[in-house]
Order: sequence, then C-alpha cells, then structure tokens
Amino acid sequence: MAKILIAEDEPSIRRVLIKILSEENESYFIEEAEDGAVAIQKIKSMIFDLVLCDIKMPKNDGLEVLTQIKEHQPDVPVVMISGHGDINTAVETMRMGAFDYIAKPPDLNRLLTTVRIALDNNQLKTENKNLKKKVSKKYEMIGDSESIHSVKHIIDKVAPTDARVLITGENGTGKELVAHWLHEKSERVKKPFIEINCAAIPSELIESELFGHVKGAFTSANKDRAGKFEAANGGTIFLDEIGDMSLPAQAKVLRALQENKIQRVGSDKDIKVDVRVIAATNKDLKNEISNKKFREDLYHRLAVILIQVPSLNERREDIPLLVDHFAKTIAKENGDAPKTFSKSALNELKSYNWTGNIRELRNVIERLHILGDYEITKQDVELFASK
Ligand SMILES: Nc1ncnc2c1ncn2[C@@H]1O[C@H](COP(=O)(O)OP(=O)(O)OP(=O)(O)O)[C@@H](O)[C@H]1O
Repeated sequence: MAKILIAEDEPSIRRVLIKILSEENESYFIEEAEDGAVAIQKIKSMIFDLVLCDIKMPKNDGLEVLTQIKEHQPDVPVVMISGHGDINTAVETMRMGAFDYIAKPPDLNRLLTTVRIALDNNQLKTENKNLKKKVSKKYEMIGDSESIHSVKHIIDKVAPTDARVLITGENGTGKELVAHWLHEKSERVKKPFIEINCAAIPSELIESELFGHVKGAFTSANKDRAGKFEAANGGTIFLDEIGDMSLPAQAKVLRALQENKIQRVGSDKDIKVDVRVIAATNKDLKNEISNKKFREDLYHRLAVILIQVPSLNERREDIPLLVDHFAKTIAKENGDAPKTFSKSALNELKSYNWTGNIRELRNVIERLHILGDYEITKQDVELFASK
C-alpha cells in the first residue's frame, strides 16, 4: 500500500487529484495538506512513498516543503505541481531534488504515468537498500583475535590497489569472505564481483566458462557467449579453488594475466579486459608445483599478495563471538528470540578441537538451537560436532 501526500491549497485541484489516484488504485492511502505548514507537519510525523506538492501555497511554499522533505525523508520522490508562470521555479525544484513536475490543470495520463514511475522508482530504491543491508550482513567478518585483525588490516591496505591476491586457508575458514571484502573496499566496488569455483566446473568446460566461446567452437556452442572475464570487466574475478584448475586452463589464465587480453574459445580475436584477479585455494600450491600440477609462473603472477586465513582452531578466542553471532542469526532465521549460552557451555565450545571449518561450528549451534539446548556439556559438543 503506497502512502501519498497531496499538498495543494486549491480544494478543487486537491479533489481532482484524490479522485484520479483513488480510481487508479484503491489501495493508495492518501493524505491531504491544504497549505505548506500542514504538509511539513505531516512529513515530520508520517513516512510517505510519494508527495505531490504545489509550488504556490500559503504559509510555506512548495520550495520550503521540498527542503523539509529532503531533510526528513530524503528518498521519497516529490512531484511538484506548477501553475502558470511557475515553470522556472519548477525547473529549479528539479535541481533541488524534486523527482518531476506536472502542470496545472493536471493532465490525467501524464499525472498517472509520473506517479507510477515515481512509486516504482521508490520501491526499487528501497529493495536495493534492503538487499545491500542483507549482503553486508551475510558477509560480516566476526572476530577480535589478533590473527583476524591482521587479516582485516591486510584487506584494508591491499583492497584499494589493483594487486593480485592469493588467499589460502583450510576449507570453510572464510576465504570467500576475504575476497568479497577486497572487492567491497576497492574502487571497483560499483563494478561486478564475479566468482567462479574452478573445482566445480569440468575441465573441458572451464576455458569456455572463463573466456567465453564463439558459435561453432564446439558441438553445443550454438551462439557466441561471453565468459566470466568479460563479465567481470572493470571489476573483480574471484577464482576459487584455483588449485583444482586444469593445466591448459592455467596456461590461458596466465596469458590473460600477462597481457590483460583474452580470446574466446574458437576465436583468435583478442579482447582487452580490465579485471582484478583474486584467487583462493585450500591446497598447498608449492606442493602442487613440485608435483607438476600447478604452473610456477602462474603462482608468481597470482601470489603478489598472500593472505593466509587462520583456521578456527588458531583463533579460539573468537569462538564465543562467533557462537553469539550464529545463535542470533539462526534465531532470526527461525523467527525465534535469541538465547545465550552459559559461560561453561561456551567454554566447552571453545575448547573443542574443531576441524577449522567455521561451517562446522555454525551447524552445531543450529542443531543446539533446534533442540532448545543451550546448556551443554563436553559430550554434547562431541556428539553434535561429529554428526
Ligand atoms: N570471521 C567470520 N565471521 C563470521 N562468519 C564467518 C567468518 N568466516 C567465515 N564465516 C562464515 O563461514 C562460512 C564459510 O566461509 P567461506 O565460504 O568464506 O569460507 P571458504 O574458506 O571460502 O570456504 P571453502 O574453502 O569451502 O570455499 C560462511 O558461511 C561464512 O559466512
């Protein structure tokens, strides 16, 4: 249900506007203000999705109302209503942040189109904001240990540069989280962050996945297709599980890194790309190099900056914080009130020998939440963690 404020001193025009809008959509909730002062008072006490605002009004004019809206509800779209001779002022209000203006007497079609666009725009903005909030919550990096602080410190130092980063660490230690923050804190943030799990893609498909292909390059290539490198142009590509990439694909990635150019599979045309590369692996790449499974030259190209993400066991002091974080998020996901673990329960969780994978800790908290068991013993932890 959209909440609309109509600020207009001429009763006949106010009536027409209310009629048009109510007929357009019965669910619109419409508030009226007969002068600028009433409009300002309503703006201070209610949240609106749209304001239609006359320019000439007694007490406070449309410009003053607009200024107040920008101060109290900066995101709400404001459509100004201008009479004869107000056109210059109407244009001025656009500079002040008005969404649009319509002339008096209001033309039905123009009014409805403007209202629809303004409301859609507003909804999109709100959805975007919520999405952003969700994304940053999802990527929260919890921890106060020295090791996690040093990871955060490197992220802050390295993120704004274009340096390539190799992130190492056991499964589920938070490598993806680190890659995400390197992008988020860089100037590339408004451009794409493209992730590719090299272990999950069959080796015969990885080249086409990374670099795209042209029609006819192979049997199922029935049209030209861009790959992830092109999709990430201007942004960041995150090559997760790079240690599992085939040698031919490694050779192609190496060329892309050396020359900032790629070729789609089946084409010899170079395509310039500007992509920052971040890679991650849980493998010991030095070992893989000795075993001829990973190219040494590629390693050196990738590992300009090395970030070693500590495993959970190396930062046990963070366990109570993580437990609290997971208990809260799991409770929220289930629509329950968050509960807290006792000190002795936390100590049991802290002293358990985890695999290092943070997901394991989260799973245990989830099981305990489902059972409503927040008072746990060593045996409980062992039982739940080993499941
Ligand atoms: N410091 C942290 N604070 C809160 N959650 C974390 C932290 N580190 C990791 N996580 C969570 O643990 C899970 C595993 O993290 P992530 O996927 O980043 O690990 P990974 O090392 O990339 O895993 P994999 O090796 O399986 O690719 C995710 O749900 C992530 O949100």
